[in-house]
Amino acid sequence: MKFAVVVFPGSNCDVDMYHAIADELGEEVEYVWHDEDNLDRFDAVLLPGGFSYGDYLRSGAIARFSKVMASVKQAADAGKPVLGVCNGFQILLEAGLLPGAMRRNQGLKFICRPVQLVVENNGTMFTSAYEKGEVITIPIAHGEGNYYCDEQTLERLVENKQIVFRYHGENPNGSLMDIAGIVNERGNVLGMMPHPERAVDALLGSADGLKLFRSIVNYWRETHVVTA
Ligand SMILES: NC(=O)CC[C@H](N)C(=O)O
Repeated sequence: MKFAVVVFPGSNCDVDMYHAIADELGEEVEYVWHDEDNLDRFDAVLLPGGFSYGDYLRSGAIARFSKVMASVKQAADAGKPVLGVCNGFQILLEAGLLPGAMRRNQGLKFICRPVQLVVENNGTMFTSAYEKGEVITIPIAHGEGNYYCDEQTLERLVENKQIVFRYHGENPNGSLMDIAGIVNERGNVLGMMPHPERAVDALLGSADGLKLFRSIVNYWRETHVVTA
């Protein structure tokens, strides 16, 4: 299985994402610069965290106009797994690939520390390796993680089980319904504020993020690898 890690000017979690896939998962991965116009050779697309275009205007507001985003949309439309972490999530929201918007953290401070999450939906291609209701530890590092959407959108998110991760115990940023990560209706585009790529080895304080990447690979093998 081959992953793309999209790099924008200002991305800063691209190397961690690459490391998670290449060294911890042992799958193929390639960096893709933001002006790339074809992602057909990849089976999954990863949008890493960072400060794309310096977070000018709003986080992700400029990156969503990058040339590569047309191909990210194509990959999403083709049903390929598309994962946006932190700034990647913000870009997916700005691009309209996920519903809702991100506001500044309630306390107006950048917060960088491990948090606990509950796996609300383990029926997605990103979360099948988790138990439903499993509490996991994954670090956050953001200034704009206060997820917001209108009431109708929230109802739809709940009805369709699109809320995948919620903060557990304490909500660090004031997000609606403690939302930490959501999928699109089809279930192949996941955006999340916490950083699973920073939790792939016990030495980092947690290996809970690894199951997310394993889930993607398991999904891909189940749907693409024919065994005799
Ligand atoms: N780690 C990140 O991706 C940070 C995202 C964005 N720059 C913010 O502060 O909200």
